[in-house]
Amino acid sequence: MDIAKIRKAFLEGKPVVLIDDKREMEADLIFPSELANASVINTMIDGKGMLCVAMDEHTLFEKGFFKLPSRNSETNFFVPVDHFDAGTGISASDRAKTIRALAKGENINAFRYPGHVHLLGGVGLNKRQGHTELSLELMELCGFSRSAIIIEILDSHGNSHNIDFTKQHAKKNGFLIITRNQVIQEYTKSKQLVKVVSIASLPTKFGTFQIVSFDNNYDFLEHTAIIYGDISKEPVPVRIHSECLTGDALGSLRCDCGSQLQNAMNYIKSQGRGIILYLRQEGRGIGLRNKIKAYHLQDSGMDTVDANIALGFPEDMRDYGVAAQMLRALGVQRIILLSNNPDKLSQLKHYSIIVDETRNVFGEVTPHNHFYLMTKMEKMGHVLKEVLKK
Ligand SMILES: Nc1nc2c(ncn2[C@@H]2O[C@H](COP(=O)(O)OP(=O)(O)OP(=O)(O)O)[C@@H](O)[C@H]2O)c(=O)[nH]1
Ligand SMILES: [Mg+2]
Ligand SMILES: [Mg+2]
Ligand SMILES: [Zn+2]
Repeated sequence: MDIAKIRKAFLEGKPVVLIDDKREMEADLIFPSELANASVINTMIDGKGMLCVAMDEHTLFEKGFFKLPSRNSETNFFVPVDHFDAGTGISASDRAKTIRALAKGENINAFRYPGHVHLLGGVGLNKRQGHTELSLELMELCGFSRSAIIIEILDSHGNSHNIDFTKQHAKKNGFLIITRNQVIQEYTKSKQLVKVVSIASLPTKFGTFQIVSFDNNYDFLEHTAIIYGDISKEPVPVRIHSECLTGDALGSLRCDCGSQLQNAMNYIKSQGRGIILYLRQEGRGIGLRNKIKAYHLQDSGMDTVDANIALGFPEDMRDYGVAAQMLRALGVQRIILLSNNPDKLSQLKHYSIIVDETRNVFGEVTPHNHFYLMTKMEKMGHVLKEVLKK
């Protein structure tokens, strides 16, 4: 995502299209509130959605605006307003006047309500990844104040989920297109939300490691790391290991996780240094309860990818942004990745972790996990040929 290009587009009066292709399957036009003018507002209302201004929830409260009662915690609407100087409030120039006043930080006494500019309170991209929160981070990344004009793009039938239409709309108008993941990646690279909070000695049968706990304001989960030897010299051998209670703790033979974790610890010991990031990503991110549901489907022959999809999940829900944050909190930027999973490698690159090399770390192949591993190789591209050819 080219921040400079987006900033230039905004300064030239052009909104950008932000596609949320993970949560809502909707796209919004986004523009900085502080640059609002009649022609931009007129362009944006072409999107046909509802023109709103996103600001941080705490800022709206500080300025005296109040929340509207909402049944679900989804869209965080505050009272819609018009600036007292903004005529009838509905024209593009009236709404631009209201929006600039909001961006300037005027408090609720300068506005009448209900008005024509809908207010949305952002709760932080680490807590909610909606257009509201994404647009506020985009403003900050581009050097504008944290207030954004956002409006959904609807097609000629009024459908807001027509991503192809939004791409044509962008092309026809010369708007840049960015995605939710791109904003999250830039946000992850620019803000450090994970920090080391304590380290303790952990003698294990593979040698004595240091176990680390973190203050994690990135996804608030209790991920941990174990460190062996001196990790100040880079690149550092690193295993990013997703939690698998059945494999790691209960000796399950249905997968290769438990033996893979032990082999990784042994390998790191043999190298004299390294890190294992233990991520609370049970079930490739779907959780233990759903993994056991998936196992139940797999008991009647379904493979591990189809089982996830049959339960309504993607084949792999894991995001390794928090791994990049943890490595940066440990002062590590360049690593040797111990994994057979190409998705870990490609995601880490997006989060600016430099992977000098990838080394396989295999688990034990058993009659119980052979089909599972074959599926990961054939359907998810995992590099397992070496252990599966026998
Ligand atoms: N949904 C689902 N998850 C599984 C299944 N078997 C194991 N898992 C999960 O798969 C993940 C394996 O984690 P890792 O070993 O770190 O990652 P990987 O994708 O195997 O890639 P490697 O780095 O090569 O090991 C854990 O979250 C396990 O809970 C299964 O049948 N279904
Ligand atoms: Mg939205
Ligand atoms: Mg594995
Ligand atoms: Zn497992």
